[in-house]
Amino acid sequence: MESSSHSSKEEIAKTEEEWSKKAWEILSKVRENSPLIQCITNLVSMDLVANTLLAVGASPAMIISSQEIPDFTPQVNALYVNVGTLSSSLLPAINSAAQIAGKFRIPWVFDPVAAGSSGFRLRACLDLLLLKPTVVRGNGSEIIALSRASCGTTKGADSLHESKDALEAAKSLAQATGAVVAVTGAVDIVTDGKQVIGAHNGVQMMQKITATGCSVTALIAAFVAVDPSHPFEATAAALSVFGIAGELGMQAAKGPGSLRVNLIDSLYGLDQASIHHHAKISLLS
Ligand SMILES: Nc1ncnc2c1ncn2[C@@H]1O[C@H](COP(=O)(O)OP(=O)(O)OP(=O)(O)O)[C@@H](O)[C@H]1O
Ligand SMILES: Cc1ncsc1CCO
Ligand SMILES: [Mg+2]
Repeated sequence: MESSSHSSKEEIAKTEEEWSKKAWEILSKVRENSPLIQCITNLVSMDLVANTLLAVGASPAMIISSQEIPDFTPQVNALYVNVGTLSSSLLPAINSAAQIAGKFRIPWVFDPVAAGSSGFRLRACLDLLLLKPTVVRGNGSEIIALSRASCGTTKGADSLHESKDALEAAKSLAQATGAVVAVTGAVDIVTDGKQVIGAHNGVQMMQKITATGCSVTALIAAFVAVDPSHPFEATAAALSVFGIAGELGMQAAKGPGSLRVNLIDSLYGLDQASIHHHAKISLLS
């Protein structure tokens, strides 16, 4: 067991106003610094992930071959790993990139897509957790599957509501791994194992676009890249910013197709006033 890199003694934003300032600060830093984000993501999500990063001013690089990783990964500002279309040929590249990130103290962010769907995938995810991701972001089912497998929590899940179960699972997972853990859904939850933040932005229609989850995890990587000492705050800020872009994008959307386009446009054009007006982030405990 290990505590997260975030110290509980550090002052973190408390009011919604402080949070919206923080979110704007980090987004501005991404736009100014254009962090290089290596993305080893699934085949479905590559386009939306790269366009999400470009829309906020980050620089995406889909470099996924084992032959290139030893040269390339040490130069990146953050690594993003996603196991959505995992294969036995991709897994060594993922492991090698995560190991290099650890060695060079480069933040890395992990999206355990469908973690519990096969033994192969679950074992790969558990092995990756041992390489100490800075942040893990999944939906409720994924975080519950990982937490059960890595922390041995068997809590009679069927009798619990999923969001509550996912919160406890996220806390256990954060405590066991030292990662900041985020669970997305109607409310996005972020925890370092002690404190919990809720980000209440977003629209339900985002679930109807494939890879919005993958893309918000990439956005977390960009935010952590420019604020690596505060992964807890950076994660909450990224989730809120993506949710706000969804809300603004929805205003003129006719369905998932136009929302997908509008979401990218909204991320690109997001200004301080919109963040201030729409951000709904609060410390839950
Ligand atoms: N009911 C909802 N209301 C508002 N926002 C939502 C809702 N459900 C999901 N979202 C938002 O949609 C985005 C994707 O979250 P989701 O939990 O659907 O990810 P996911 O299941 O990993 O998706 P995928 O695997 O398709 O990438 C997040 O920004 C989240 O906040
Ligand atoms: C549909 C799908 N299948 C594997 S990954 C992916 C994208 C959403 O995670
Ligand atoms: Mg997902």
